[in-house]
Amino acid sequence: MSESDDLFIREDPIFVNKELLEINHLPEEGRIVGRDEEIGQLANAVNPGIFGQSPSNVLIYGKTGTGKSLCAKYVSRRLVQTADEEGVSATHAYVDCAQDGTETQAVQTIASSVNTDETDIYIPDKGISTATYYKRLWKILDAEYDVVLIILDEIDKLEDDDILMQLSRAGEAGKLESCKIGVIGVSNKIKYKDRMDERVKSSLCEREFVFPPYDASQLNEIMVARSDAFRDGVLDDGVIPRAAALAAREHGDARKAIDILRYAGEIAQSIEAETVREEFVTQARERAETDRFRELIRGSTPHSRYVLQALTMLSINAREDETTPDNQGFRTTRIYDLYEQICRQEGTDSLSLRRVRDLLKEHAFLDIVEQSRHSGGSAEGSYTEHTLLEDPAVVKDVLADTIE
Ligand SMILES: Nc1ncnc2c1ncn2[C@@H]1O[C@H](COP(=O)(O)OP(=O)(O)OP(=O)(O)O)[C@@H](O)[C@H]1O
Repeated sequence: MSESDDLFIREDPIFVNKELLEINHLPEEGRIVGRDEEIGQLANAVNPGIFGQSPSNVLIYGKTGTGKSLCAKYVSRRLVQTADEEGVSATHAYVDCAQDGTETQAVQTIASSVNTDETDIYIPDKGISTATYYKRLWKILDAEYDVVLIILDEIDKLEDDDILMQLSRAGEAGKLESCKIGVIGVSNKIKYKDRMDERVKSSLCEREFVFPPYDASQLNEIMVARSDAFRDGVLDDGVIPRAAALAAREHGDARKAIDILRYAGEIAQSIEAETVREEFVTQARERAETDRFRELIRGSTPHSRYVLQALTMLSINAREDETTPDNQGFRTTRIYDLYEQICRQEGTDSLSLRRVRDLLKEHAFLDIVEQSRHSGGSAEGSYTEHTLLEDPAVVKDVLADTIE
């Protein structure tokens, strides 16, 4: 190749503004579809903030990809703008508790996000005690702001409730002199609240909202609103409706829908197709599903994966058997037998039945598995069945990658 030949492609033939399909992209209002009511309710809950008064603490629930983080961030940003117009100094901080799950990490993230050059307060990455981080955080807030909104995303991933206690009671406990705090907790675990300390619950859950899943037409609209990510004429007509139909079937997840659209574009790119064709959508969906599941079990222990592998093998065998239903559930003891075999193959000691039961409970908490209680009549007593909620083929692939 001579120097004058192009080594690089100068123009992307498929995407013009791929950023619109990236996960962390925060769309402007015109591109937020079907959430007017939720945005209105959320705004109403934090409304006192624009007058410098305490915003209500809010907990938002809903399945994954239903726009919870998006709406929480959007309303917080708008509150800060409106407060500013009213002469009130407001700010917001965002904590991804999946990443900053310890009390220290979370308070450090909040403090460094609200800190300004004006304060002379230094927030190191590490090296000071949690109590010192708090002291510095309160100082910054009182010096700089009238109001702060703190979004705790994936709040169920926090190691404990300590930070919730601190934040929800900072005013009452006299930690803060003038600044008012509002906490917006976000979770896709509807059962999360049951685990919360009673005192925290009463102050943190002043208002609760549940975001419903999107239907196919809303998903369609969400994707159409971002179709300018692609070059004109590159996206075949059937692509968005097909991606919307698939994502709607799997609990109306907008993230999945957008991922499918992006992957379909990437498939077109990789095979140098001129347009994104409807047939790419199925493959894109598999990739989106695999990615999401890999993310879900990232960080899980080997035994937790062996247990899942046992249930997956049982589910795959059942699916091959025409006489059993696709969503066949299995008893703990049956899963345990197979789990023990897997441990032997892996050359490791198996855990007790009780521990395996706990691991299955954890999978149920992550919505990977569904548990149901059955009464086996007087001879058998009652027992639990576990059903795999994910596509067993996807789970098998991901586990094959993660179990060496
Ligand atoms: N109503 C909507 N209009 C436009 N885009 C949306 C809408 N809802 C969600 N999205 C997009 O879908 C993706 C996922 O949304 P978001 O992160 O808000 O979901 P979530 O409910 O917080 O999910 P999780 O519980 O998994 O964190 C984001 O890229 C977001 O921009």
